[in-house]
Amino acid sequence: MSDQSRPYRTAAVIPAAGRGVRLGPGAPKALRALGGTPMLIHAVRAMAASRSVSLVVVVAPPDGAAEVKNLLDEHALPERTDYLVVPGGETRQESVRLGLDALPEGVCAVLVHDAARPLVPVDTVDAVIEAVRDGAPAVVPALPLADTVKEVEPGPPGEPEPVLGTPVRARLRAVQTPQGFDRETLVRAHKTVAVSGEGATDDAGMVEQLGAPVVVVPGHEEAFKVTRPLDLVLAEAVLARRRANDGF
Ligand SMILES: Nc1ccn([C@@H]2O[C@H](COP(=O)(O)OP(=O)(O)OP(=O)(O)O)[C@@H](O)[C@H]2O)c(=O)n1
Ligand SMILES: C[C@](O)(CO)[C@H](O)COP(=O)(O)O
Repeated sequence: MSDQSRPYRTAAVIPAAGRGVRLGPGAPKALRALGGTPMLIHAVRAMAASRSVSLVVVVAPPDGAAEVKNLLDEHALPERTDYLVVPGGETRQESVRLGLDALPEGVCAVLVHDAARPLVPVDTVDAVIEAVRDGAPAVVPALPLADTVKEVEPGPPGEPEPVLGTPVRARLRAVQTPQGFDRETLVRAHKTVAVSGEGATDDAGMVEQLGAPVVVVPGHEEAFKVTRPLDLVLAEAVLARRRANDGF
């Protein structure tokens, strides 16, 4: 239940409206089980674990908002945090915009966090929030790459692709979520940045196109995105290890 009169400072928007095509057939990805609990609930708990987050806006699959509301009611979530559910859109970018539209007045800082990154540790969430509070308009958690990266001329699937170049790996980072923003900057990016081709694959990229500064803080190995079936196997293993360490 949401109390609109409360002075929210930091809110988290969780885009959860994707199908999860790369994960294979089944329910929408955010609703699939991880350790017996929907992935989305893990992601919501990860945001609410930060004492700075007073509102979580879940952007549900377009036909699944009622189901998501029921899920949030069923699962034990921190009382100090309020929850809103809005239906999502055709693309991640559209879903995030719909989540931003639902934010009440008084929110100054916004996290955008993929439901598909259920295991991000609270220290990573807090590091992002702290950098936004220190004045950065956009903050991205990211990790150095383990693999060398090639730029290629994409060809038909299965065909060899010509290599165009090898970016200097030391300058590359693999970007995670939650990404943190000054609210006004993120809303402006979503209103004004024209996205073409493959679209914006992350929100910070849209802020970059505004010309506003974006900074990187250390990400975490456990903040990986559940994209393909093997990622779910890894997520189950990480969760089992956490539960064993916590003694339950
Ligand atoms: N129309 C969409 C598409 C994606 N997302 C969300 O954006 C996050 C990151 O997207 P991704 O991992 O690509 O999820 P899917 O789009 O579900 O995956 P796929 O491309 O395999 O279908 C996910 O939490 C997903 O639910 C969303 O809210 N609305
Ligand atoms: C936002 C993101 O998780 C940062 O790595 C990523 O870009 C989402 O990409 P996807 O194409 O929606 O999987």
